[in-house]
Formats: sequence, C-alpha cells, structure tokens
Amino acid sequence: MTSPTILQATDLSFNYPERELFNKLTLAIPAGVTIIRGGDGRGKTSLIRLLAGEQKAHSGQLAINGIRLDEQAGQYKQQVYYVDPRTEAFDQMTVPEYFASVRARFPGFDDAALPELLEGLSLTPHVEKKLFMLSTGSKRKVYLAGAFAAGAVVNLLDDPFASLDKGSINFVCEVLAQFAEGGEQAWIASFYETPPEIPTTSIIDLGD
Ligand SMILES: Nc1ncnc2c1ncn2[C@@H]1O[C@H](COP(=O)(O)OP(=O)(O)OP(=O)(O)O)[C@@H](O)[C@H]1O
Repeated sequence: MTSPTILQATDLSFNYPERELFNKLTLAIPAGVTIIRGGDGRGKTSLIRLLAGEQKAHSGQLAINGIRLDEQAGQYKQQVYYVDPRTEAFDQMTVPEYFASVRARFPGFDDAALPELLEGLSLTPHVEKKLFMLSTGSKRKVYLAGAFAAGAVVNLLDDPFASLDKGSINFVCEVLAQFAEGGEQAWIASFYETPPEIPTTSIIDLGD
C-alpha cells in the first residue's frame, strides 16, 4: 500500500551564488519516515530549510496536504515542526517553558508523552535549567523531544544523531521506528548515511 503524499515539492530550484544545489527538484513525501541522505555539503540542511519555509526557493512550489507555501505561508508553517539546532531563540526558556511554547503552537501536543521522552533522552536531570545552560547535545535533545510530542504534520530533523550519546541515538531510532508505521505525520530526517535501525518509507538521496 502506498502512503498518500503529505508534502509535495514541485520543480524546486535553489542555488547559492557559487553552488548549484537543486534544479527543478520534485518530491512527493509520504507519511512515515523519509531520510535525506548525502555527503558533506550536498545540501541536506538547505533542503530541510527550504521544506520548512525558512529558506525561499528561487522557483517551484511547496504544499502540505494541499496548502501551498506561496499562497498560505502561515497555514503551511503551522503544520511544520523545525528548529534550527544552532538557534539561540529559546535560550532564556527552561525546558518546560520551551515545551509550553511548542504546545501553544501545536494543538495536538502530547503532554502524556513527555515523561518517557525526557527519560529516554536522559533529560530528566536538566528539566529546570534554561536552554543556554545545556550542552549542545542536551539542547538538541530538547528540540527532538519537542518534535516527538508536538504532533505536527511535517517534522524536519536536521542530523538528529549529531552530538547525541549512544543511548539517546537508540531512543531516537525507537521513536522514529514507531512513527514509520504509518499515521498521518511525515518525519523527514537528514543523515550522512542511512541508519539501518530506522525503517524508512522513502529516501531522498543527494549523492556523495
Ligand atoms: N549561506 C550560504 N552561502 C553560500 N553557500 C552556502 C551557504 N550555506 C551553505 N552553503 C553551501 O551550500 C552547500 C550545501 O550546504 P548544506 O549545509 O545545505 O549541506 P549539507 O549537506 O547539510 O552539509 P553538511 O553535511 O556538511 O552540513 C555547501 O557547499 C555549503 O558550503
């Protein structure tokens, strides 16, 4: 059975002045887990930012469940969970305050999932800290926990294993494996190599 398309990209073109990245790229991303794989500098981060609506394509169209970014940007972005791992925008929030900000954006936020997510990602000792006090890995784990709880239609995870301990990587694999089993959410994660532990619905290969 083929899953219905959640995110449709049509004829997407995007280049940096000295680097051609995407030329009329068309993608039909279904529910489940889609891996963006590619070597250094192949454009994984750029593609994630384009799909999130954070980076404007030079031409082409994006739509989530028929809602087009160029026509209804607000409604398109309301369906997307994406956090730039380098952002300092949430640094002054505690972990619960960060989750409250995610809850405010996504009506399907799953409060009941939080204790298991915090435990599985070894975040429990850090919950009262502000984000700027956390290590790079712990901060990334807070953003991942936010994604897993948010209930967004489209979830974009840029290199979700980066800076994570082995136990947390295993936990991320387990959670993504659950999301791979259908549902109505698209999980789009970039990796240098396709992780064999995660059952994938589709692969976008940007080459080596
Ligand atoms: N703001 C920018 N201006 C110009 N070139 C850029 C910019 N951002 C990225 N690039 C270049 O575009 C290419 C793609 O970058 P991108 O970060 O999307 O790739 P990536 O696959 O995520 O790479 P990596 O795995 O190394 O993070 C790289 O060659 C990078 O140097």
